[in-house]
Amino acid sequence: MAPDIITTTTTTLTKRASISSCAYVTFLAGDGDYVKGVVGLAKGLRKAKSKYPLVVAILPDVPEEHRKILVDQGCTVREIEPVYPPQNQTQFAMAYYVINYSKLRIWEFVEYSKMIYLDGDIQVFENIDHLFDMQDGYFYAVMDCFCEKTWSHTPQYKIGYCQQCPNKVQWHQQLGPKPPLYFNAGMFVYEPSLSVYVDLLETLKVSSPTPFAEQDFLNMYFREIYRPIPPIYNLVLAMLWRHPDNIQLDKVKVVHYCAAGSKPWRYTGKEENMEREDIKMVVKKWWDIYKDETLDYKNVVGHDAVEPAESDQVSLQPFLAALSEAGVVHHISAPSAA
Ligand SMILES: O=c1ccn([C@@H]2O[C@H](COP(=O)(O)OP(=O)(O)O[C@H]3O[C@H](CO)[C@H](O)[C@H](O)[C@H]3O)[C@@H](O)[C@H]2O)c(=O)[nH]1
Ligand SMILES: O[C@H]1[C@H](O)[C@@H](O)[C@H](O)[C@@H](O)[C@H]1O
Ligand SMILES: [Mn+2]
Repeated sequence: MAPDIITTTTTTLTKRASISSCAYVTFLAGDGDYVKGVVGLAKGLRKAKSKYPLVVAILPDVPEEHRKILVDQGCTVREIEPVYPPQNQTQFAMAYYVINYSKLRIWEFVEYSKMIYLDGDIQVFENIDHLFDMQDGYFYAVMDCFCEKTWSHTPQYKIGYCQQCPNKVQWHQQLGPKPPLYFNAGMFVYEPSLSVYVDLLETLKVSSPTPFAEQDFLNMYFREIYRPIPPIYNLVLAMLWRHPDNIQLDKVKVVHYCAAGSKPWRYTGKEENMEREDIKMVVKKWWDIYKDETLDYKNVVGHDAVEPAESDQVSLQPFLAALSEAGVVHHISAPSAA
């Protein structure tokens, strides 16, 4: 009898410990309007009944007023120091993205054992807490698309090759070996670690900045342990017109408003593709959450509505099985490579 009681207690404690050591994390820089994105995200996670907190890693230039808005929305605000790529080389990175190297600081958040990073221009429409249950030792993210003009500097774009439909235009062997799978770094599942953190920063010192800044860097650094997850976990909006056959919009849980002109808080509908009905619909869905006062932290504190609805408790099994069948995830149940 006694050993059973001990076992039960230990299991309960272990479960609780693992719940409290997971969190979502986003990044905020400057005094501009990205704070709206983060507020929207905090409310979206609440609407999806996520069990885990949202940590906001902020640069020192985020004004006091914006920090307060985030705290009032229930966010855990953590100031981080900026990270700059090696001096004199910054001209090789797109100026707009240089600031994103600072995202590497989130590996320092070791009070959490596992985190899901989400850009501030992302919205979570359905519960994705189950992603924390994926096997440790890997870096999980959604494969990017190479078809937009932002990719025009690359050989992929020049020959019309995209990993989303690798058979449409075959990779040209004259260009060298086929590039490894490349993820969009607006969303990823990772494990904070001080040794990885130190190594990331050391490696950065001897790396050249590249156009997609930390996104290229993370792709290079984690290429051996990268495992793709389905596009429903980070819908890069250009997929809707570049690869419509790969997307079932009604299944999408996470939308990334990264296409030019698609940030909901700046949306005018005038830029290319922005007049599409599906775009108007996802922009409206973002606004519906942002404006919904019932989702403000002050209006939900005290209500213990943190358990995900049963319908949200999606089993990973079907999609892991499908992926494995498609040959995308081979190592999901293999021992950790780390
Ligand atoms: O002035 C800014 C600019 C950016 N951000 C933060 O940085 C994130 C990344 O910027 P964008 O979302 O505008 O960038 P994209 O989605 O177009 O870029 C993609 O490529 C980038 C390359 O640096 C990053 O990897 C980014 O995470 C990835 O989604 C934002 O979401 C936001 O969280 C700010 O807070 N303030
Ligand atoms: O980081 C970039 C950025 O988000 C672009 O807007 C998008 O076209 C790319 O696919 C992505 O890699
Ligand atoms: Mn983004």
